[in-house]
Amino acid sequence: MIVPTILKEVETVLSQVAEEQLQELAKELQKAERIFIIGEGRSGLMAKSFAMRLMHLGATVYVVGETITPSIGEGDLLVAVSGSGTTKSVVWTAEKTQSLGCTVIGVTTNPESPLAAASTRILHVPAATKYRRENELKTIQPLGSLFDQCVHLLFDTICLQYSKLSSVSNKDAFARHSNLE
Ligand SMILES: O=C([C@H](O)CO)[C@H](O)[C@H](O)COP(=O)(O)O
Repeated sequence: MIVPTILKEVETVLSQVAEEQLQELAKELQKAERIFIIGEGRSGLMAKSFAMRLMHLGATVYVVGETITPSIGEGDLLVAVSGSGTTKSVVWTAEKTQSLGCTVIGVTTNPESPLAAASTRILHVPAATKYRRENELKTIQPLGSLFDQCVHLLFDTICLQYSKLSSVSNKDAFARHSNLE
């Protein structure tokens, strides 16, 4: 049975992430002047869906690399998503952000990675990546699918906590949702 196995994999990962840690991250995001988000490939898609929902919740949020994204500055925060923690563009952006004195939240499976080293704090997601490194969780799914799924659920949990902290109702969020679709 495939679906129960996938659910079990996701549960194994998520049960290792403390909800208090997510609450801390929600508070940190709420404190930030503006939020910048980066990730490549499917990690980038998870990052973009997080950015979209944070926008619905009232945050000022930008995706790094998009045409209308401004320069990052004091009081701003970067969320950098990389399962491996080694993707060059993500690591470089985290290092540059750190050198500018801004907070970096690294989201990765690997607390020993270059991304973790360039982060102020990390959200450690103990899932599998495309590299299938020795100490990674075993998965039946290809590449970084387990990481992507877990990150998406963790980001949605943070969004829910953020909405409670900022008292944003579904009605408020819906009012910010695109009316050009
Ligand atoms: O798109 C991806 C690939 O399909 C693996 O699932 C990755 O997200 C992309 O290659 C970026 O890798 P990481 O930075 O290690 O997440």
